[in-house]
Amino acid sequence: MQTNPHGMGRPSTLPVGENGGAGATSGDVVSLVSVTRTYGSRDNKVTALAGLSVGFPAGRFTAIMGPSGSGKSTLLQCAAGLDRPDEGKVIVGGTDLTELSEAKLTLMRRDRIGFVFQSFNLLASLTAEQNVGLPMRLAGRRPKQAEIAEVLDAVGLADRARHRPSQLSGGQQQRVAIARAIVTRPEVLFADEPTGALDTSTSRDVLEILRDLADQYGQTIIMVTHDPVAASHADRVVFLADGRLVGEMHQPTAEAAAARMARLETGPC
Ligand SMILES: Nc1ncnc2c1ncn2[C@@H]1O[C@H](COP(=O)(O)OP(=O)(O)OP(=O)(O)O)[C@@H](O)[C@H]1O
Repeated sequence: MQTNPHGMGRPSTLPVGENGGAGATSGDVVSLVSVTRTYGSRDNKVTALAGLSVGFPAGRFTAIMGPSGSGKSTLLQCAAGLDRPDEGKVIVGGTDLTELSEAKLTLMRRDRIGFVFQSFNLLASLTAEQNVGLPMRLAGRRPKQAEIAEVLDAVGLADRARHRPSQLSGGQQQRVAIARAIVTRPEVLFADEPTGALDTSTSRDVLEILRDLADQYGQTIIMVTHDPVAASHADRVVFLADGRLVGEMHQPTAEAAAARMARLETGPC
C-alpha cells in the first residue's frame, strides 16, 4: 500500500465527541447540523443518519469512510440536495438546502453543486466536449468553447474532446464526468466511489486529478470511498459508523485509514 501521496508526513488523528468534534465551523463550505435520515415505516425503521453534524472546509479534499451501511451515501445525497433529511440543516455556501423548494433545490444542484458517480453517466451519443457542455445547455446558455477546453485540459483530456465515451477508457470517461461536474465552477464537488469501477492505475489517475483540482483551483471535494488508497489522496478522512461521526484523520496514509476501517468493521470504536 502506498503512503500519503502528498508527502505531508505522519497522519494526525483527532478524536471526536458524541456529536462530532469535526462539526461545522464558519470556514466550512458544506455543513450538516444534527442531520437525521430514516427510511422505512415505524415498525421497520432504518436510521441511516443519526443526528450527524459535520463540516467540510473550503478548498479541501475530504474523504468519507465507514463500514457498509454506515450512512456514507446518505450523507452525500443529503449534502448534495439529492435527498432531504427528516431533521437537521444542510448548509451549502450559506444556503440551507432544507428550506428550499424543489424548484430552487434543482437550480442549486445545477448551478452550485457538482456530482460524480461510480458509473460515469455520460451520454453515449455525445462527444466529450458535448457532454461537458451539457450543464450549460441545461441552464439555457450556449457553452463557450474556451470554457470547455479549459476544463478538459484540467483533467488531461484536451486531445480527446471529439471522442465519444465508447472511444475512451473508463478512467478517461470518469475524467470527462469530472470536467462536466466542474464546468459550472461549483462551490463543492461530490464524488460517490468515483474509482469504484476502475482498476488500480486508472484509479490513481482519477484521484490525482481530484487532488490537483483541490490544490490548483481550490476546489472543495467530498468523496465517499471504501478504498484506503483513494482516501490517502484526501487532506482529511471522516469516519462514520451507524449514521454517526466516529473519528477523523488529517493527512491520512492508506495504512492508517485501513487500520481505522478494520477497527470499525470488527467492533466498537
Ligand atoms: N432507499 C432506502 N430505503 C431503505 N433503506 C435505505 C435506503 N437507502 C439506504 N438505506 C439504509 O440506510 C443505511 C445507510 O445506507 P447508505 O447507503 O447510506 O450506507 P453506505 O455507508 O453508503 O453503505 P455502502 O458502503 O454499503 O454503500 C443502510 O442500512 C441502508 O440499508
